Amino acid sequence: MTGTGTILLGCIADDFTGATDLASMLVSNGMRTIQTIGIPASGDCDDVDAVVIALKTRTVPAEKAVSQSLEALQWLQTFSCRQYLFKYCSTFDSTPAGNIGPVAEALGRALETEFFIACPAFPANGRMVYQGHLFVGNRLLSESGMRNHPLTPMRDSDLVRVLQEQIRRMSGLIAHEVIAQGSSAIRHAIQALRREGVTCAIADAIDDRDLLALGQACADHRLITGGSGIAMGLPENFRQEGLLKTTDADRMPRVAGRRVVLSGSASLRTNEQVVAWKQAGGPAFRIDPMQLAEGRDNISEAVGFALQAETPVLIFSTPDTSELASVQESLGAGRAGELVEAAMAAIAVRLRQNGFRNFVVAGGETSGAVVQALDVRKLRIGPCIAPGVPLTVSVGDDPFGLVLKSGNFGDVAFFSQALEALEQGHAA
Ligand SMILES: Nc1ncnc2c1ncn2[C@@H]1O[C@H](COP(=O)(O)OP(=O)(O)OP(=O)(O)O)[C@@H](O)[C@H]1O
Ligand SMILES: O=C(O)[C@@H](O)C(=O)CO
Repeated sequence: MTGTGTILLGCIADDFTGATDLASMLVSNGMRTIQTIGIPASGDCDDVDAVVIALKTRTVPAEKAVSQSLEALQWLQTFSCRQYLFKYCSTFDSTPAGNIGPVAEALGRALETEFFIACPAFPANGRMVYQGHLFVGNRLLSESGMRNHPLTPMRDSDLVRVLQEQIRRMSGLIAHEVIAQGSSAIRHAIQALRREGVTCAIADAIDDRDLLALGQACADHRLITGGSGIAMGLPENFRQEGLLKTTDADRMPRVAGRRVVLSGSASLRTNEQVVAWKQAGGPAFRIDPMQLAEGRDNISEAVGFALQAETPVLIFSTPDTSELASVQESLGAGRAGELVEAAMAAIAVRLRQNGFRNFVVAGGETSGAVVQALDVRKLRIGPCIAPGVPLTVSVGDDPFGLVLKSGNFGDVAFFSQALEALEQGHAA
């Protein structure tokens, strides 16, 4: 297949809201960006500077993650991208089997590049890398909530060691003393590492200045890997070459129609957002997986609740920690998750049939389920509402306004901020 249009930066993300996070970073820095849900069937990418392909490869077996990522790369290569980026989580979510290392290595091989950096830092959301160790806020990764993640428990904060366990190449470190000296020092350090046989290096970054210096230093790298933060400095490289001319990359139409918040996220931060919404008197309906399992029609009840309300409502399943443990013990984590995801997807479809066109969705898996049910294939990315969470509009004849939030992103008042942004067609 040969694509039409040109793409400067071709990106592959290992999960859904992670892709939106990256796309938002690119748009905020002046690149017109489309996010696709999976590998697109069509080959047109006109009026776009960057494409982010959202895969769901974070926790699938490593061989599957590698083959899907290579397929995504092949699609992007039809547009002869200048540079490629592999986006993973800012908390480096992975197991010793992968998938960050194996996918990055496979992409590197396919692109015939001998070296890549790995940098998950995203200081705006409290993810910093120092001496190769990842911090979440003021805690080491291994002492953060990620320690007990059900699928990818992160119990070692030393990313050089974590990465080395996943790859065949030799991993190294570009330490903060070098990063702080700027891009030319970083380039020299990379050359020195390469002479020692190091083929991929964790890069320290504790603030945006570090990320900008890294971006500049990696202008000629075929492949870059990291969280969305690592993309911060890349648009400027294209601008310097005269390849980026747009000044309104985040221009976005407003979508008319009713609004709703759907929260199937089980994250701590989403919990706080649900509490804040209710404390502020926002109308809320709770979806209960135990009731769903007993066959109660929570779906019609939630839809009825939303239809009768005069203002946007929150429909949530977000449990507190003890509720989650007890539901998962009764139903199993997989079944509980499936029930809730299917319910949220069905509610979105029923609301669409009743004039709802704007959806705020909390949770990566939940967002995937809702977007799939609404048959959304591509998103145009607009202005940023909170770090990592942009306003988006689906591409197609019957567009939806969508805000897709990773569990731990956004401040406590996020739901009202997102609804307001959908109403205005731009972020406050
Ligand atoms: N009350 C509940 N009981 C059990 N499982 C639930 C409940 N509410 C939601 N879930 C499930 O928990 C999972 C939450 O994952 P999801 O990715 O949507 O959000 P998240 O936990 O915030 O993660 P992320 O940080 O990736 O966004 C989903 O599978 C969802 O269906
Ligand atoms: O990098 C992050 O933290 C997010 O974009 C993400 O990937 C959450 O799943």
